[in-house]
Amino acid sequence: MTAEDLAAWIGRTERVEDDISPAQAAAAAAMLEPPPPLPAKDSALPPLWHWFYFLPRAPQSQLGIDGHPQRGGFIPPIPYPRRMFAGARIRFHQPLIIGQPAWREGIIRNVTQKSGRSGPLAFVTVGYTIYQNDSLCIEEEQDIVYREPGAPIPAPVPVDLPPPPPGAWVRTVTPDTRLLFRFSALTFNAHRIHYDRPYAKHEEGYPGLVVHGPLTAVLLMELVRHNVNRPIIGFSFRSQAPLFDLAPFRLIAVPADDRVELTAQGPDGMTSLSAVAELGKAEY
Ligand SMILES: C/C(=C\C(=O)SCCNC(=O)CCNC(=O)[C@H](O)C(C)(C)COP(=O)(O)OP(=O)(O)OC[C@H]1O[C@@H](n2cnc3c(N)ncnc32)[C@H](O)[C@@H]1OP(=O)(O)O)C(=O)O
Repeated sequence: MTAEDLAAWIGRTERVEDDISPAQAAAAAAMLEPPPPLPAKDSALPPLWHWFYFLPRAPQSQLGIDGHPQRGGFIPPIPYPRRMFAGARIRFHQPLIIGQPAWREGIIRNVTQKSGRSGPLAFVTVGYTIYQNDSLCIEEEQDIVYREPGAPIPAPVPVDLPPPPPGAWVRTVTPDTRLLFRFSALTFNAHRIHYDRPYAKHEEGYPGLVVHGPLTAVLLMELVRHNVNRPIIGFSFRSQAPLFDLAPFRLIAVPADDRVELTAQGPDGMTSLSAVAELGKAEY
């Protein structure tokens, strides 16, 4: 498959409809610590919780070996086997309202091939727009990366972490299998690197189960929501190195004027994911 062949996918679209069901929001709330207030029907869906809706609907027979829907439909047939979520950029225009129907339009915006330290990489940029009652609620761009098998990744060696910056909000997360399972279930994501340890280790070369990038992003967003009483108008993140279920990791949030700088720090002290939450004006 040449770069020109893959470029033929640019512009391909999909549309998914969903009810923003209170039951799904309640299940999402149960996964989080400290538990947020139970989101009620007709209230605003918290930021990033749209990932718990518009779930993939590929029949079982159309799943690939890694558990994702086979490529070549909406997602281009990238030949590299290892899929990861690399990052996203999101604008929140107005909140989705729980208990009302909504729809999401997806479009393949770009397919690029790059050479990384880990070997050849292919990035697929997917644009999403989410509407409810004919109003634009959320715009999102996701970067999905595919890479060649490469060498096995060693387990990170835990170190004594340095103190966080003054004024930072900090939380330590223990990414156990129950948390990873619940996030996979909430997002109907059958990617085996998150729950099938023999597959993650022996087929994809990870030292343990991989923590979903969007899970880490949701946990960072919850840290912001817990400490800030302002609307979130934007969020972006980039996953720089995988986190595993082998050791706790740390979430660090550093507030500035209209933004909060966010980091997920691995047990080895390295930045695994960096993110920024943009804050709107306070509501009175
Ligand atoms: C859900 C779900 C799956 C998951 O959640 S998987 C878990 C979350 N994701 C991760 O853990 C990914 C962590 N990141 C990595 O492992 C590495 O960053 C990655 C993606 C393998 C790339 O590492 P490399 O060392 O090979 O790459 P370089 O740093 O040398 O960069 C080469 C070029 O690529 C660009 N690039 C690198 N990382 C990203 C990124 N995260 N987002 C966008 N672009 C990236 C970098 O800028 C270089 O580009 P140039 O134009 O400068 O060449 C699920 O499957 O649904």
